[in-house]
Amino acid sequence: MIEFRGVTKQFPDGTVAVRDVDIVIPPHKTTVFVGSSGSGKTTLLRMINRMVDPSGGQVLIDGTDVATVDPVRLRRGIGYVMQNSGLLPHRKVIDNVATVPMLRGTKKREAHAHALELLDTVGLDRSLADRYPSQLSGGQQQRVGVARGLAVDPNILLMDEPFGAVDPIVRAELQQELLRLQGELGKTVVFVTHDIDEAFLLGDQVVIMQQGGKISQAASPAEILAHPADAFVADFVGADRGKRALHLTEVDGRSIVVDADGRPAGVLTS
Ligand SMILES: Nc1ncnc2c1ncn2[C@@H]1O[C@H](COP(=O)(O)OP(=O)(O)OP(=O)(O)O)[C@@H](O)[C@H]1O
Repeated sequence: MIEFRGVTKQFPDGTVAVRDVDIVIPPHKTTVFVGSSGSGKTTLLRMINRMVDPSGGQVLIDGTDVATVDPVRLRRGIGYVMQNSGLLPHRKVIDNVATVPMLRGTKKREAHAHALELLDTVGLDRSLADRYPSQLSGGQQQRVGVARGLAVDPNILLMDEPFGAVDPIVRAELQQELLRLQGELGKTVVFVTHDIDEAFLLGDQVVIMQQGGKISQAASPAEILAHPADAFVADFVGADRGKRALHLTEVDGRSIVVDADGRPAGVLTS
C-alpha cells in the first residue's frame, strides 16, 4: 500500500505543484491520476520513487516513509515507464530491457533470457530483440518501455502518460494489453494521464486533480460517474456523459461501460 499523508510540494521558485494531498493507493490495483496539464500529477507520481521529495508531509510504502529509504534501493522495487518510452537509442531492445537487472548484478545470460520472456509478456515478437529503438514503431517502443519497467520484477509500476504519444488505435491496443497484463501480474500500478476515458478504462481508483495540485475526488469510476464530488469533477468527466447511450461489455473479465460509439466511458467495479 502506498499512502500520501498531508503531502505538499513547493519548488524552489515558489510553485506549489501539490498541496496537502492525502490518498491511499491500494496494492495490486490500478490507481490513475488524471487532470489537466500542470495539475501536479507527475510531481505526485515522482514522489513515490523519490525522483521528487515532498516539502511537507510523508509518502509511505507499506508503512515505511520513503524519505528514510535510500533512493537506489527504493527504486529496485519500483518500475518506471514514461512517455516516449525513454529507451536508450544506442542500445538494442534486449539490452534496454536487461540493463537495469545487469547493473544490479544479474548475469548477462540470465538477464537476456528474462528480457526475452518479458518481450513475450508485453506482446512483442522476440525477433525484435536485436533492433534499435528507432527501428520500432511508437507502440512497439512503448511496449519495450513496459518490459523494461517490469524487468526488476517490481511490486509497484509507475506509468507517466505511457500511451500519450501514440495514435488512438495503437493507444487502444496498449490499453487493452495493460488490462490483460494487470489481470495476470496484479502489480500496484500508478498511472498518469490527461484522458478521462483512459482513466476510467484502466483505473480501479481514479484520482481527479485540479490546478494547484489538489485532489477533487478519489473513487472508483462508477462512484465518480454516479456521484461527482463537485461541479469541477462533473464538468471534467463530461456533463453529457450520462446522456450517451451507455451499455456494458466484457473485456478480460471486467465490465466496461461503453457509449453508443463503442468508446469506453468507465469500468464497473463491485
Ligand atoms: N522542477 C520544477 N520547478 C518548478 N516548477 C515545477 C517543476 N516541476 C514541475 N513544476 C510545476 O509544478 C506544476 C505541476 O507540474 P506537473 O508536471 O506535476 O503537472 P502535470 O499535471 O503532470 O502536468 P502535465 O500533464 O503537463 O505533465 C506545474 O505548474 C509545473 O510547471
